[in-house]
Amino acid sequence: MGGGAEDAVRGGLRVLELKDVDFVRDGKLLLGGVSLTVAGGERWALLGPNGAGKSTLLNLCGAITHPTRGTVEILGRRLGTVDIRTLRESIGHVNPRHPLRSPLSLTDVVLTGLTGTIERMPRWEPSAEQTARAAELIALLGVADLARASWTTLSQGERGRALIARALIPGPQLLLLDEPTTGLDLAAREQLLETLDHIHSTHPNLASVLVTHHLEELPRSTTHAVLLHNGRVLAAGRADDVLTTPLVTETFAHPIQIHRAAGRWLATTHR
Ligand SMILES: Nc1ncnc2c1ncn2[C@@H]1O[C@H](COP(=O)(O)OP(=O)(O)OP(=O)(O)O)[C@@H](O)[C@H]1O
Repeated sequence: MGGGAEDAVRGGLRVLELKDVDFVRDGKLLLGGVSLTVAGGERWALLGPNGAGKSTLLNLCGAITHPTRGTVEILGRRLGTVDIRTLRESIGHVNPRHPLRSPLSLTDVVLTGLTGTIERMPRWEPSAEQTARAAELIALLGVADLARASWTTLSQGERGRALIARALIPGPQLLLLDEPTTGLDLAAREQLLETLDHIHSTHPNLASVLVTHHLEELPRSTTHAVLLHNGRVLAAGRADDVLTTPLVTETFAHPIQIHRAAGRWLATTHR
C-alpha cells in the first residue's frame, strides 16, 4: 500500500469512513443512513440484535460489497474508485465460517493470508521471512504446538486463532472480526479475549471492528462501540458513552442492565 495511507494510520487518522450509507438488497433497505469513522488504533465493537445488519455493515468495511448510496472510504480510498483487491490487502477479515475443507496444516492456513486464497496457491512458496513471520504470529496466538496439525482436526477455538494469525500476516491496517468467540467454551473464550488484548499492545496502530451480540464477548481493550438496530446506527462513539443501560436497552428492545467488572462489560435483564 502507498505511504500516504500508512502515514494517515500512524497519525491516528481515518482507517474507515462511511458517510450516509444505504444498502439495499432485493428491494429491502438493510442499512439506512449509516455514518461511521474509525481511526488508526481504535478497537470498535459492533453490536445489535439478530438481523440488525451487522454482517452487512462488516462486509462494506471489508470491501466485500459496495454501498447502494453514500460513500465508504477505506484507508483514504473510496470504494468504487479503486481496485478492490489492492484494498483488501490492507484488511484482515476473520470469518469464523472459513470455507476450507482440505487438510492443510495450521501453518499453511496462516500462509494463505499472504495470497488471499482459501487453498495454497499452486507453485507458490513462502520466503524464509514469510515462514518466520507465520511462526511468530502462530506463537502470538498461542497455537505453536499445533503448527503442523491438520485444519480438519483443529477445534473451533484453535481454528479461530489460526484465522486471526492468517488475517494478521499481510500486516493489515484494519482487522475485522465477525463473532470470533461464537461456539467457544468459557476458558477458550476468555483466552481468546486476552489474546485480542495482547494484539492490541503488539499492534498499537491496528484498527479493529468486532461484531458480537454479547457484551461479555468484548475484550477489555475495546475503545469504541456502535449500536445497530434495524439497519440504523442508534449510537456510535466511545465505549463508555455508548454501552449504557438506556442505549443497549433501546438497541435490543429489551430491558437490559449494563454492569462493569474488571474492565469488562456484562448485560443482564433489568428488574
Ligand atoms: N441478500 C439479501 N437479500 C435480502 N435480505 C438480506 C440479504 N442478506 C441479508 N439480508 C437480510 O438483512 C438483514 C441483516 O442481515 P445481517 O446478516 O447483516 O444481520 P446481522 O445483524 O449480522 O444478524 P445476525 O446477528 O443474525 O448474524 C436480515 O434481515 C437479513 O435477513
